[in-house]
Amino acid sequence: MIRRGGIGLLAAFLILAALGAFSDQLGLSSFYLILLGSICFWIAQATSWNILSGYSGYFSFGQAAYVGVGAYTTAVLSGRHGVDYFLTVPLAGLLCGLLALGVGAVAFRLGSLRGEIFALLTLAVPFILAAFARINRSIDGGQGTTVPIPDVPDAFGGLPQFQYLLALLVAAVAVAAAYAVQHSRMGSALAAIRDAEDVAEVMGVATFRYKMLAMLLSGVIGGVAGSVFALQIGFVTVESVFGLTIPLFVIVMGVLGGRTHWLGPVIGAVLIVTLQDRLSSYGLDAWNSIILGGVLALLVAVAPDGLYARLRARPLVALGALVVVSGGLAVLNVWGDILDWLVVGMLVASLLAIVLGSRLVGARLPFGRRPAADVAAAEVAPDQAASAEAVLAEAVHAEAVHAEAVPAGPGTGADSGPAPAGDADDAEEAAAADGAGEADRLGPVLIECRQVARYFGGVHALEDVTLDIREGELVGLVGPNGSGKTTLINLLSGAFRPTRGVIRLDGQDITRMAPHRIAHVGMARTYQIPRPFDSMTVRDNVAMAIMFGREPLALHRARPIAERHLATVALDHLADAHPADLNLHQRQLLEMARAVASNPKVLLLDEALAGLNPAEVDNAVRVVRRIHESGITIVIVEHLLRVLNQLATRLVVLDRGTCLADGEPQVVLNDPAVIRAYLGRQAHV
Ligand SMILES: Nc1ncnc2c1ncn2[C@@H]1O[C@H](COP(=O)(O)OP(=O)(O)OP(=O)(O)O)[C@@H](O)[C@H]1O
Repeated sequence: MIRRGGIGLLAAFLILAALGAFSDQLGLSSFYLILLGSICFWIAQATSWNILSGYSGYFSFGQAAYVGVGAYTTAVLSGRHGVDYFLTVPLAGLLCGLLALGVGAVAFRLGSLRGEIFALLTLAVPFILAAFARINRSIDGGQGTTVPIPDVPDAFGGLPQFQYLLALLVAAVAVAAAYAVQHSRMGSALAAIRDAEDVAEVMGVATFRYKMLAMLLSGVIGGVAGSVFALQIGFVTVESVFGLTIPLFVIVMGVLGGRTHWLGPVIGAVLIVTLQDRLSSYGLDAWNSIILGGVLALLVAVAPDGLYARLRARPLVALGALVVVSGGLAVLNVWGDILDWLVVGMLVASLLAIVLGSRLVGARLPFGRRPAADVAAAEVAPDQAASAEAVLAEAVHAEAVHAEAVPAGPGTGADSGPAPAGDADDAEEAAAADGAGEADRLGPVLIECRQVARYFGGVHALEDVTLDIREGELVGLVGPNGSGKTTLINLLSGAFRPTRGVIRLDGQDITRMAPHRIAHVGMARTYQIPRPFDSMTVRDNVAMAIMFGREPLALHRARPIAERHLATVALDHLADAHPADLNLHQRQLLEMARAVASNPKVLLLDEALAGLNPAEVDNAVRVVRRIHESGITIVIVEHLLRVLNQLATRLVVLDRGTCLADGEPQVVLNDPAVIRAYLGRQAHV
């Protein structure tokens, strides 16, 4: 199925190609063809940058490396060795693709570099290559290299037409590639990487592979466009192709237009190149950077999400403004020429879209950003909850607290409110009765930990933990702060590797497996502080888990299933909302729905009840019970022992990285060693 965007892209390409092909008949001078060719070059470069940096969030300052290597491949091969120009174009793409893979391997495999470190690495690459070209006489030697004019087939008309049509073709292929990536599985993976890379990896996204693919695509497009650029400028110098202005321009274009959409860099390139041309034509070259920088600073300050989002929110207003302003100036014909009128029209349309569109873009978030108080609550809660005296006393004497907010038994609907006290009593009896037959219902061993240790420098977070978890269990993992619970969850999900020991999941050794492969074996997890993909809707957050889970589906097939998972946690009415619209409890539920959607054998819940009020705890516990009843084995880290006492089929207590107790909740909670671990140390401080 071809989408509307694809049809629009094809139509635009055909119209622009016709403009070049019939430029003589249309009276289009070489000036316009050169300007259009320049716009096409920048569209290709900005799109190349955006496929990596916009889509995946890996901000690169190294675009000049592709322009330089692409341009010099063509200049040296055709200018010094007489190689046919048309052969140098794919060679430039190939060389830049290999360069990109090399940089990617260093950044992602050797160092796992991110953020400013990745940006600095990419900045260093063109510097090194520029110096190499400057000192190497067979490349440049500081003299510059001439690009001979190729034999242009008659069908293309003159050289300006040929240069323009070639640049247009490269730009169209680049934009089509960006469009295809955005609407593919790879686009979803890159968006997840941008939002929360480690979460994406643990959820089943092969992050390294997708980042390398983005690097490769970015490099090939950048290199081919660099080769076309060499022909456009005719004489390649180190300064013209390896200069800092190239990365700065593509970043400005991407950020200005919008980094998360294929059309963003196109909008940015058209606006910046035409504006720059107009400033030059009025002799304002010296002011060029000041005016461009000022416009950029203004637009970025008021529309940080880029122009595309604003234009999309108010397309008719923007189009109307463009037509009225440009058309009005043309009719009045009191000043400038067609380019001036167009640039003024585009600027007015952009400003109007920003001012009017901001309300609509903001309105997408009806409840505002996640309240800071929620975050604070999530962070503070573990310490409060671990205040041992209170919680353990409650747990050991659980009978005395039945009346307080203990959830109803298995199968209660998620949309019902907190269970009445009487129901809670019944539920506990039912749970106790269930517990009796629990051992019979358990399946084979799913998780095996053998003498697992994990050290962080001198800190022994875990020491010789040996543990079996059987299919059908709901294991509560408890222990004082710093006892190693989260570290164990991180080791099981593959986020960390053990210093020593072996971990198996369903018989497979996962000790050194990549997290996304562990997810495919059947492990899913949630986080203590929820970590949704912020740029995606609630529905797509869950759909991602299905797309990259054990039985992967395409996005359009994953979405309806995602809605069913949302319904089981009573979040289906918020499917179109964004995570920022949800409160902490809803975000915790979203984490659970997302984890379950990957169809795991084992679900690891890291403090899924932290920071919730009693009614929310009840609801979350009901959801956990329902997930368990669906056949998923659960390991839950939780400080609320009275809740675990009734929810878990078994408790494992960690203390200072070792396994202190393991068994039925009531037995474990009455174990003197456990009581000492929680109360003793504090009591004797
Ligand atoms: N990435 C890390 N780097 C260094 N030390 C770490 C790291 N992760 C955990 N630790 C240390 O390992 C020990 C166990 O930490 P862990 O977070 O697993 O405990 P926890 O039982 O989950 O605690 P809490 O209940 O407070 O979440 C602590 O001393 C902690 O400081």
